[in-house]
Amino acid sequence: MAILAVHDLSKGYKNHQVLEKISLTIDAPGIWALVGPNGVGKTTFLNVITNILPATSGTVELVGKTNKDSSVFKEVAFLQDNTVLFDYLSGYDHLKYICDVQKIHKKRIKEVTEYVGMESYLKKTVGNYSLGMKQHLLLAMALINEPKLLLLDEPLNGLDPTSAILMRGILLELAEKGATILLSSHNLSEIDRVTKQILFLKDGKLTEVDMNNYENTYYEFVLSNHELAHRMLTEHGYDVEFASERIRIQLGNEQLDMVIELIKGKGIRILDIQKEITGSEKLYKEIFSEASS
Ligand SMILES: Nc1ncnc2c1ncn2[C@@H]1O[C@H](COP(=O)(O)OP(=O)(O)OP(=O)(O)O)[C@@H](O)[C@H]1O
Repeated sequence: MAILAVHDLSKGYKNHQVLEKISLTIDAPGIWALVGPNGVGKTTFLNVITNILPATSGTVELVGKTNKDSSVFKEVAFLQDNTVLFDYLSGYDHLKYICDVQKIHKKRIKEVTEYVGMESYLKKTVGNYSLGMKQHLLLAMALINEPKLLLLDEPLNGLDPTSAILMRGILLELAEKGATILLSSHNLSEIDRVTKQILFLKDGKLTEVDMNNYENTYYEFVLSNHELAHRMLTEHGYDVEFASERIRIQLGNEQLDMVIELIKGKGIRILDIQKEITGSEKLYKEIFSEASS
């Protein structure tokens, strides 16, 4: 049974086609990131998956059942943007409402609010919440039914670094415990920290990429003599670039020791070495360069 199975899914608004015959199957725990520029259709995709918006054509199964069967939401949660919150209700009221409707034991309110760290403002009305506090409440609402499939639209929106780190820890822990998570985000460095599985949305189509196949590791060396090191390493067949006051080489971990030996062998002092792994940002720029130009 696939956790998420999308077949030939299309969606348009009037004359504007946003999703074109998208198919996608996810049948394992883990985290998948949905990535693309503003207005490309990420929210539309998540809304259609969850049947908040009707598809123009195609089918969606969530945890083995059609998305038209509302009982799937006992096992599936969707974190939408904060416009779904009511300013005049407290965080507690929102969570209690979900417990009442889904017949979830009230003890989950205490558990989940401790887990996301929002006990101190649980009883305040949402109209007095900051953006980050609203995001914590939305996360608590999404987690209260201990979902197998968690769909998150921009979960990092408005989070300060401490909250973003907390969110990252929560997502990794949930995936580790067996949840499947699909999240949309513009924060590529944060995405690189939680997953290698990226779904790029462009021109209505999804492309699934395993970032393990795209990452490159570069080492930057600050040396006592860059010209000499550049010449010598080039002669040894390495592809060496000059960066400002340093040289930059793409290397596997196993080649690093050899390069250090060669540099030291020429009597050149190594003042600093920095490792840099290129992540999804580089690929994003390649895929969307036409769109952003
Ligand atoms: N209700 C609607 N009626 C008409 N067009 C819409 C509607 N909702 C979205 N659109 C259009 O559909 C396209 C996709 O919008 P969507 O909100 O899904 O993109 P997104 O990738 O989530 O964007 P962002 O990253 O800015 O949140 C946009 O061009 C948007 O203007």
